[in-house]
Amino acid sequence: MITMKDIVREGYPTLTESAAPVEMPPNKEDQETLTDMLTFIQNSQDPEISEKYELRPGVGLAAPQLGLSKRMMAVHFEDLNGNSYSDGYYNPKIISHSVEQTYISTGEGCLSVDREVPGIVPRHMRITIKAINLNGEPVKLRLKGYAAVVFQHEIDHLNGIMFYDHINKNDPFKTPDGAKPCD
Ligand SMILES: O=CN(O)CCNC(=O)c1cccc(Cl)c1Cl
Ligand code: NI
Repeated sequence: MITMKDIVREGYPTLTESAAPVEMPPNKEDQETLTDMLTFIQNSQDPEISEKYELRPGVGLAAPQLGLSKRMMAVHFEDLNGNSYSDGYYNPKIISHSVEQTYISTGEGCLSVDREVPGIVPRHMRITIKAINLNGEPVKLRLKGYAAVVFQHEIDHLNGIMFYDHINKNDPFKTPDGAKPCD
């Protein structure tokens, strides 16, 4: 079972390097890891389990946060329109995105960052992603708003990018022209 001790923090090399594609079809070990990642996120949102194991809540997790430089991520959340997402993904790739941007009005957080980093994180409003899901099926996802933001946060981890890398250094709360909050 993954707990907070398994999550690497700022300064750990996998958080700032580009992760390697996962060999397809996935081997047993990678399948177990991705399944454990999804379970961790679900556990982190469960009042009893998260309290018992002192888990910080999250809506996604990327393998580099476990010190594994592999292009694997998992998400578990419901967006503000009631669409729920709960799956693991191998080798996700953003194949197109909108010019229009969005952001979460309260900013973003990260289990690999043990501090608050205030500021607006501009993201693409819409993205289209191709990936292989936990069951080994090729999927194409068209995401908008909050769901698009979460997936971009995770895919950034696979490219060694942290959410705060997107925050405007001169004016952290500057909203990008024309961008609307997704929450
Ligand atoms: O990489 C994943 N994490 O670090 C898990 C903890 N962060 C979150 O759940 C989180 C919080 C706010 C906004 C976004 Cl977009 C995300 Cl993803
Ligand atoms: Ni993160």
